[in-house]
Order: sequence, then C-alpha cells, then structure tokens
Amino acid sequence: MAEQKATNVHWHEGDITREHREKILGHKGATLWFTGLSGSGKSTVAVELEGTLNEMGIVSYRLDGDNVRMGINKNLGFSAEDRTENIRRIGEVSKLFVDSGVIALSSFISPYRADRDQVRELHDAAGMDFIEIFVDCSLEAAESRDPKGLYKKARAGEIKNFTGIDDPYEAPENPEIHLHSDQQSLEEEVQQILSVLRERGIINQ
Ligand SMILES: Nc1ncnc2c1ncn2[C@@H]1O[C@H](COP(=O)(O)OS(=O)(=O)O)[C@@H](OP(=O)(O)O)[C@H]1O
Ligand SMILES: Nc1ncnc2c1ncn2[C@@H]1O[C@H](COP(=O)(O)OP(=O)(O)O)[C@@H](O)[C@H]1O
Repeated sequence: MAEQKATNVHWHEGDITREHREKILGHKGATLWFTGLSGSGKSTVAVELEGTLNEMGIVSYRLDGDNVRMGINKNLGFSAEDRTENIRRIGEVSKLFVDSGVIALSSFISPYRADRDQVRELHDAAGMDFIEIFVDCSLEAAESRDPKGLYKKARAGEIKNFTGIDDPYEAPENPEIHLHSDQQSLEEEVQQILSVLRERGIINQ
C-alpha cells in the first residue's frame, strides 16, 4: 500500500460529474482488467474489443503493459515491488478513465492477486465498475505462441524472473469473465465480454 506523502493537500470538487460525461457519451465508464500470462492474448483481445466498441460508437482506451512501461512506468522493472507499483499506478490511471466516462481496457500480467484486489477496491470505493477478465491459457500454449520470443530467452536464462518460468502467476479465483484463449476463438471472446457489458448496463446496444 503506497503511503500518502504530501500533507496539506485538499480534494477540489468540480461541478461536472462522471454522470454528466456518461450522459454525453451514452454509455458508462468501466475498467476491464485483462490478466494472464505473457502470450495468453490480453493485448490481442483488447485490440479486437476496442475495434468492435469503436464501431458501436463506444469510447474505450487501451492501457497495455509494454506501452505503459515505455512512458509513465519507464522507471519500473519486474521485481515483485516494481510489479506492485506498476499495477497500483495503472489502477489509478484506469480509475481516471472511468471517471471520464470511458471504458478502460487495461492489459497487464498483474500476477499478484493482492495487487489486482487493491485495484478492485479502489474502484468499488468510488462506485465504479471493475471487471476482471482472466485470459486463461496454458503455459504450453502461451510458450508455443511466444509472439515476442521472450519465453525462448527466459528458457535460455537471458531474461530472469519471467512470469510462468521463474516468477509466479496467481490466477484469479472468481473473475467476472473467464476466457480460455487456447480453446475459444477471438470472436467468441469478444462476444462473451460484450454480453457481460450489456448485462451490467455498461453499454445498452
Ligand atoms: N520478466 C518478465 N516477466 C514478464 N513479462 C516481461 C518480463 N520482462 C519483459 N516482459 C515484457 O513485459 C510485459 C509485461 O508487463 P506488465 O506491465 O504487464 O507486467 S506486470 O503486470 O507488472 O507483471 C510482457 O508483455 P506481455 O507479453 O504482453 O504480457 C513482456 O513483453
Ligand atoms: N483465441 C485467441 N485469443 C487471443 N489471442 C490468440 C488467440 N488465438 C491465438 N492467439 C494469438 O496469441 C498471441 C497472443 O499474444 P498477445 O496478445 O501479445 O498476448 P499478451 O498480451 O497476453 O502477452 C497472438 O499472437 C494472437 O494472435
């Protein structure tokens, strides 16, 4: 848990709320949190979903591990502490997107259950939808895909602390959405997510 360092800071409330913004946009803001092994399909599903939502006139924004680690989180590595800080910051950024009325598509390995639960609590406390999407894929399948050649490097000892090889991944116990990317098609995965968004009243089409 990050401590509040600054003292004498005060929240400044504005006049325009999330509800005002959601009214303009015609849908609710929410965080869809994709978690899973490297190569499980988090980014692929998020990109496909983003395209579908865009065609439906629904505003979403992708936050992706590799991209964020080149910007806001460029000072973080892959130690347990740095992964926790990575997820904490992205949890806060996702919450800002929800407050803007947008659907945040946040794709991070996020290997630690406690870190994901912190992001969930952050959203719950603000009355915001947090939907955990477990992109479940066997290590064998992810490793045989190896889209960036990282498993090969990890097996060769060229990358240390690689998730699934010599670093842990704690699978979600009760995710809102459970995808099986080594058994389902991309289209099925997108439809499964859309139906949950409809059920929860986040989108209405
Ligand atoms: N040691 C190690 N372990 C796991 N992943 C590694 C590592 N080193 C580099 N990469 C690359 O970084 C991407 C994962 O970044 P994340 O921010 O999603 O990781 S985490 O949530 O903080 O664990 C991950 O992206 P994805 O393959 O898209 O998951 C890799 O491209
Ligand atoms: N059903 C599926 N869902 C998602 N990705 C799939 C699926 N079938 C095959 N793939 C492939 O698996 C790879 C997943 O890579 P990527 O999306 O970068 O994973 P991650 O973001 O979890 O590291 C891509 O090459 C993608 O084309």
